[in-house]
Parts: sequence; C-alpha cells; structure tokens
Amino acid sequence: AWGYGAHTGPDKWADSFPIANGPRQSPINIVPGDASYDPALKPLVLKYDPSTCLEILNNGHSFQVTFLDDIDSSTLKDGPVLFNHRLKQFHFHWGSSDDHGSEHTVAGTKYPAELHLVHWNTKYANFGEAASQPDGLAVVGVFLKIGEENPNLQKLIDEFDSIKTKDSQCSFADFNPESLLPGCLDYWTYEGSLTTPPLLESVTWIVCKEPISVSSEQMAKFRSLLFSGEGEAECCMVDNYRPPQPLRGRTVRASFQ
Ligand SMILES: C[C@]12CCc3c(ccc4cc(OS(N)(=O)=O)ccc34)[C@H]1CC[C@@H]2OS(N)(=O)=O
Ligand SMILES: [Zn+2]
Repeated sequence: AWGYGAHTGPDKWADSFPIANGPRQSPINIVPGDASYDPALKPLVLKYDPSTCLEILNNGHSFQVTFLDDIDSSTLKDGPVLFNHRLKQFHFHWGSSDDHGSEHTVAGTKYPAELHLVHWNTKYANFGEAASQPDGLAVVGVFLKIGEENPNLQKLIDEFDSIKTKDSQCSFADFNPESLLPGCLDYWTYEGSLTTPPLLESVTWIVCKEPISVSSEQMAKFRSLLFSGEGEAECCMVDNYRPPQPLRGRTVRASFQ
C-alpha cells in the first residue's frame, strides 16, 4: 500500500497510480510573480455549521475531521467555482521539523504544515462520484506558520491521545472550521488533483495567501501521531506531504493584485 516511506512514498506512486505523471497533478510551487490577477474572480464564500462536525480520525496518512454532508449546511460558494460545494472533511500535511512540511510552496518557500478543507460539487450525487469528475472537488489550502499558539488548533490537538494510531477515531462535535481560516481570504487558484492516491485530477485548488499561526510546541504534538496501527512498531506521522509537481503549462490565477 502507498505511504510516505522510502519504498512506498511519492516517487513510487506512479507504479500503481500512473496518473501521478498526469497533466494536472498537485501540489505545485506557486510563483506569485507568474500568477495572473483575474478581476472576474469572486471573493470566497465559506459558511460552516459546527453542528455538522462528526468525528476526528487517524487514517494512517493524516488526521482528519469529517462532516455530515447530507444537506447544504457547511458550504463553499463563489470564489473560482461555478457551483455550490459541500464540506466533507479537513486534514493536514506536515514535516519532521519546522522548516518544511507543506505541500504547496510559495516562490520555493516551505511552510511547516498545510491545512486542506475538502469540498465536493453538489451537481454530483455524492463525494465519491464528485471525486471522479474534473470539476468535482474544491480544496481550500491554508498554510501554517510558526508563531503564537493557536487555541483553535489546540482543540484538535487535545483529541490526539484518542487517535494516536492508524484507523483510530473518536466522536468530535461542535467544531467550527471557520476558526482555522486566516483573516484575509485572498487566494491563488489552479486546476489540479488529489495530492495522495488515487491522485484523481478532479480538484479546483484554492490556496490562501495568508497563513494561520501554530506554535513550535503544537507542531511537535502533530509529530506524536503515528502512521502505524495499535500493536505495530511505532512509526511517527511526519513528512506526510507530496512535493511540488510539474506545472505543465497551467495558469495560476490570483484573486488579488
Ligand atoms: C475517499 C476517496 C478516496 C480518497 C480521496 C477522495 C476524495 C478526496 C481526497 C482528498 C485527499 O487529500 S488531498 N490532499 O486534499 O488531495 C486525499 C484522498 C481523497 C475520494 C476519491 C474516491 C474515494 O471516494 S469513495 N471511497 O469512492 O467514495
Ligand atoms: Zn491534503
């Protein structure tokens, strides 16, 4: 099975998922000077309902918070997308030290972590169906930057003892993902893919320019999670990021000048 180790990591994914070498793979290095400001891009409209928060889990690749998506209560509208999208889950990618860990980079700059809020286009029947369509998913990416302790991230970190090992989960309620968004929602957007297998080329990426803060101590807690399952040799969950992929002629648009 795929992972992030020497024998299972991103350089090996094309063996089982040939789309890994496809024309619209993610993440990418964003070069602000090459991005074209598009005045037609609308502001992002994110409306989240904390009561749709269901559980927090360790899936062996990251930790994830999943949401009830049977009605339009936590949605993404406007921005670069033409249709309403529903929030399904959010998760993170991070490094083994504070100097790397994000998937997208900005003019080569790596952040210690990156948050992904995964939404699916409600013109399709469900999440899995949407994920197989070129305009099926919209993922909002938010960089984490070392600074002040983040009390909202702390609410997630406080659950880590219950989701330490692969395939563990626990119920998690009344969390508002809006608390993880930066104050300014300026963004870059481009057409890309899932950054983990099955690497489906179905994602409109919306990467926020402004990071949120995380303390170095909080990042150390992220690294106390395990890739390994209960009773297995412990393997710390670190460096669960795919490096930037070829742009292949794609245009990156900016919502700001
Ligand atoms: C659950 C699914 C497989 C994995 C997957 C999915 C969707 C979004 C994902 C985002 C990810 O992270 S990232 N960094 O934002 O790209 C990582 C994996 C994702 C769907 C696609 C088919 C499966 O759906 S299914 N079982 O058929 O209903
Ligand atoms: Zn992700």
